[in-house]
Parts: sequence; C-alpha cells; structure tokens
Amino acid sequence: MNDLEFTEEQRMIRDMAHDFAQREIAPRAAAWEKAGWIDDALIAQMGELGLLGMVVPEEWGGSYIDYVAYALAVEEVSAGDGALGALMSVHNSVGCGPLLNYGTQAQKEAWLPVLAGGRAIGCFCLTEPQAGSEAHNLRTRAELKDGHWVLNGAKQFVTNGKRAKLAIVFAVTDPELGKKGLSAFLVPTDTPGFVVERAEHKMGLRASDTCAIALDDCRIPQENLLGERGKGLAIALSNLEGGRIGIAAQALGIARAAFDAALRYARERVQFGKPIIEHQSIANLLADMHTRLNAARLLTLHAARLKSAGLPCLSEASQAKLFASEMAEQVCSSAIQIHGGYGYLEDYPVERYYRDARITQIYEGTSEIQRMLIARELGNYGV
Ligand SMILES: CC(C)(COP(=O)(O)OP(=O)(O)OC[C@H]1O[C@@H](n2cnc3c(N)ncnc32)[C@H](O)[C@@H]1OP(=O)(O)O)[C@@H](O)C(=O)NCCC(=O)NCCSC(=O)CCS(=O)O
Repeated sequence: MNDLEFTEEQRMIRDMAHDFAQREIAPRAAAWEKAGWIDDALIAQMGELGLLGMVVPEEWGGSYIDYVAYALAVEEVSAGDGALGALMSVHNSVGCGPLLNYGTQAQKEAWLPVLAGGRAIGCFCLTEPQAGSEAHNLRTRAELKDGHWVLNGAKQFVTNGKRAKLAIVFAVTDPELGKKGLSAFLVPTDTPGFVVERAEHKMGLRASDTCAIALDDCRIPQENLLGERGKGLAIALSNLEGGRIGIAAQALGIARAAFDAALRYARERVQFGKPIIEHQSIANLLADMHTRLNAARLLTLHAARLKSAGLPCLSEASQAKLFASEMAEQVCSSAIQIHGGYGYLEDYPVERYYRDARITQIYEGTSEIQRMLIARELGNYGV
C-alpha cells in the first residue's frame, strides 16, 4: 500500500509491529499451535510495546493513536500469527473497549492501566450455547442480592477465556423487559464461581484459547455493573463494531502471510524449465490475490478512519469484515494451490493460514449477520 496515505505515527506503529511480528512472532507460530498456547513472555513484550492498549488513550495508560494505526498493527501481528492476532484484537476491541466507553472513573482506574499495559488480558462473554447470532437471547441471569450481583449461566466461544483476568459478562437483569433487560458486568476471573469449563479443540487458531465458561453463583460487588442497567445489548453491539474492524485486519494479516508465502514459492519453484510465476495461470492467480488483499485493506482502513473520527461505521465495519474474511479464505486457498502438494503438508505454513482464516467468517458476527447489517443500513441510504 502506498505510504503517502499514512501519517508518520501510523507508519511508525505499522513498521514497529511488522519488525516485531517477523522477528519474534512468525518463527514461533507453528510451535505455539502445537502447544496450544502462546508464551506469556511474548504477551508481556507486546504489552510493553503498547500493542495491547491500542484503543486506550495515554491518560489511561494506553497507546491510542487512532483506529488506522490499530488496524495496521493487528494486520502485522496476524501476519506473524493469526492466533495472536485474535488475542490482540479481542483484548483491545471488546476487552478494553467496553470499559473505556462505559466504565466509571473508579472502574477505569482499577482496570484500564493494567489491561492497556498487557499485565491483564480481557475477554468478552456474550455468546451462549443457544445465543450466537441472536445476541439478545441470553439465559445467563444476574440477580441483585445483599448488595452483590449473583451471576448464573453458561458462556460459549470466549476468546482468551483461560488467559483473561477480566471478563466483560452480559446477563439478563430484567427478564420482563426483553432486549432492554440485559446488562453488562465486570467480572474478575478469579471470582469464585467463574469457571473455565474447557478450552475447545479447534480447526485453526489453536494457540488462542476459546473457552466454555460456567457462571455458578458468581458473586460480584454491585458497583461492577458496567454502564446503565438495561443497556447491555447496546454496549455489546456498539463494541462489536470496533471488534469487526479488528477481525477484518486479522483476516487481512493471515491472508497477506499466505500471499507472501505463495509469491516466494512461485518465484523459486521451477516447472517446465521456468519459475512457476512465469506461467500465466499462476501469475493471474497471484494478481487476483494481490488485488483482493488491497481491496480488503481499503475497506478496513475506511471503516477505521470513520471510527477514529467518531462517525457511525456499523455498515462499513461489517463490509470490511465480510469482504476481508471471505477474501482471506480465497487467498489462503489459492496459496495452497500455488504450492501444489506441498501446500497440503504441515511442513509449509499455508495449510495453517487456511485453517486460521476460516473462523474470521464466523466470530464477532457471521458473514450472514454482516450482510443483514449492511442491508439494514441501506434503508437509510440516500439515492
Ligand atoms: C442480529 C443483530 C444485528 C440483531 O440486533 P438487534 O435488532 O437485536 O439489536 P438492535 O435493535 O439493532 O440494537 C439494540 C441496541 O443496541 C444499539 N446498537 C446496536 N448497534 C450499535 C452500534 N453499532 N453503536 C451503538 N449502538 C448500537 C441500538 O441502538 C439499540 O439500542 P437502544 O435499544 O435503541 O438503546 C445482533 O443480534 C447481532 O449483531 N448479532 C450478532 C452477534 C455477534 O456478533 N456475536 C458474536 C459475539 S462475540 C464472539 O463471537 C466471540 C468471539 S470473541 O471472544 O470476541
């Protein structure tokens, strides 16, 4: 992408994240996948570099510049390892975001500096076994008893569930009010009754922990209500907007790693007496991959620019996630094709990229939900 369109600060962040990802992350990604865990020391290093406080302003210990710098950094980290990209995106957007946007002064003081510095990781507990796309259909209950909220229920597909020290939990406080009866809570994960039941075995992003969590008489102080009682759904959905920009950037990063590997391979691999990049069918495949990647980046950066300006970007964030995630599967598949039989082996990273990319069409809102949101906004679109 042409450097002219970025500020000096944005370029600095991108280049720092690129160097860090290529030096410290990419060489270890395959080992982390096998271990099912990313080194704690690496997470601490990311915190020191400011990569875990990218939506949090400096006054709260963060490194916020704008959402463009954030998207560029998520792309770079994800090009090093998609699993780490998931940890980073979820922690920043939906771990720190709700607290920053809805927290009281005391809540922010207690948590934002540690989260932004990477000394605590955040997770987002919205989804339940029966409530995925239908986000408001929650069964987890929060009842006020003796000055405490007592939470009971089950949460599903929680990224960072095992690693997190703080969970943003959504629960029903006022069942008679339907969608307006949901509220958000800050739950330190060492609270008795916050139980990580299991880390799921997944197709990809295996170094990122995705957990099922039980809330079993989990008792938190009354002041841990986040935002207004009854505003839980709005808190969840408004933060998913920024979350989707992060997932678009993650998809971009994984796809770019696949493209770079395919391009290198196509230059080196000789068939019929010449490097395969000189065969038109392979060159055309690479041209399409490159074009789709750049189109996805433009959509992602456009949504990021709107978000940075404080403008509504629900449709644009959905367009970025929809296009980037579907592009990522196509690009990773083409990267395998270019590698031929070798692309199907674990010895080459492209099979991991393909597996890692798939989830970006599902989590933080499936492609079907993104299309629904984009179509909904067309009702307000002047023609
Ligand atoms: C399918 C849905 C889009 C349906 O949404 P609803 O119709 O039920 O909700 P709305 O009436 O549109 O909105 C309710 C409420 O929220 C406010 N809102 C909504 N979006 C925004 C926004 N972008 N900014 C600000 N406010 C917003 C809206 O104004 C309403 O507020 P009031 O009632 O008027 O005060 C929805 O259910 C949906 O998006 N579903 C997908 C859910 C999803 O993405 N789930 C994934 C969760 S995370 C995950 O996958 C785990 C991985 S991880 O660990 O991150």
